[in-house]
Amino acid sequence: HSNREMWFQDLFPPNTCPINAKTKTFYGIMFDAGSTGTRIHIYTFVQKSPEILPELEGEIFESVKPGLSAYADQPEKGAESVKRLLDMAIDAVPPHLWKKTPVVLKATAGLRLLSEEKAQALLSEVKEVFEESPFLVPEDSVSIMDGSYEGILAWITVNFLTGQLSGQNQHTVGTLDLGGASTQITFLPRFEETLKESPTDFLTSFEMFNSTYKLYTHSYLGFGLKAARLATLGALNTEDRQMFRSSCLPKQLEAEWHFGGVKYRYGGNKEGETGFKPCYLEVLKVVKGKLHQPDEIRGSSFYAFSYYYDRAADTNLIDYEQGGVLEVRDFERKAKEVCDNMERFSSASPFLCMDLTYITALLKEGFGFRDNTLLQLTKKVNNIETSWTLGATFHLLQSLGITY
Ligand SMILES: Nc1ccn([C@@H]2O[C@H](COP(=O)(O)OP(=O)(O)O)[C@@H](O)[C@H]2O)c(=O)n1
Ligand SMILES: [Ca+2]
Repeated sequence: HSNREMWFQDLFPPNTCPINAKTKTFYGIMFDAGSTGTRIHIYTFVQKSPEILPELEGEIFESVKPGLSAYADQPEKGAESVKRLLDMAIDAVPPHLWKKTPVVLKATAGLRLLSEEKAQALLSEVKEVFEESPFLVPEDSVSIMDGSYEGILAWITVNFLTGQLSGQNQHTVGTLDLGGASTQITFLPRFEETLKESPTDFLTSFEMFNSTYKLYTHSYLGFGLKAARLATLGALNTEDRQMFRSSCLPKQLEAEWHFGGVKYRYGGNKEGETGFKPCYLEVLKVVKGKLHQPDEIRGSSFYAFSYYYDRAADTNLIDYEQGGVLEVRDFERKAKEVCDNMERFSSASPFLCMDLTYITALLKEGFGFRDNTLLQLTKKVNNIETSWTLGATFHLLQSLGITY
């Protein structure tokens, strides 16, 4: 909003400008290198006076596909996709603030699954792109993020945007993130039991906005939606490149799929069974007994985003723009409808039945949610993406002493 400032400055000499006299605008650039895409978030903050915390004014968001991990064997090309997004920031941030604007990229599950060597090659190419840009490049600006931070930072974002981290009555909400390669669950335990019964590495203390939060969080690597497809097909962690078949796919289907730089062949059960029942049994093998089930979440409601949101919107369970509130059983109802009528949904993704069935099994048998657990599906709050990137930007500005 530099235009607005200038508009005032034309009318008033610099020191008498009535509203913007002490107003300081600054920016933070955060890249989300996810397993299915790379995204840039350019946040604008306004500090109205030195005594009060700056306000988040807006966000510019753009994304590209595929994600960095698809360039495992061409790291320069991967870095190029980052550069194209970074060029947007050159236009968005006023030149006199470039040097003060930090730029950071954090990669998630896609890079966690690559070999150390391939991941490092990608990260160092990206680092070079950053170094060549006019922005502030902090130490450790390009890295793979720890899974526990991914959950915590998304929780911070959602609870900040919904106003739960300020004021007296804090009723924080738990968050569910379903990515391509990993999935996160995060909440603030209210019961002593939860603290006692959880594995210690599921509990993390985190300081933000002068408060300490002891959160329950875990990132399950390999339990993202796309990784779960491979696990269901039996194609995960095997060198075998046969045709993988599933009762969750349309009978006559035979196709190819690229994920994490690997090509897979998959198809339907030509002669065998298809539909919700056999599909659920297949998917159950992937989740049953694999996740920790904290008792206290069974009845509470959660914010859910990423693939929970996308698949709910794809099947008209929610409005794509508005989001909405669902019960866990709504996903099951929709999974049955799609899986038992695959021909009717054949114009959609061939994986729609498998995806909805996986989401159902993950929620019910994985985390142990009840059928009537409420899920608030949200993509944006006040026009800001519900992504871990905002929490990460707060943390970054805090560590650089810029603010927060
Ligand atoms: N800013 C963002 C980033 C991802 N997503 C969603 O996150 C899912 C993909 O997850 P991802 O590519 O970040 O994968 P992970 O690396 O998190 O496993 C898709 O459903 C995207 O639509 C989103 O809704 N908004
Ligand atoms: Ca993600």
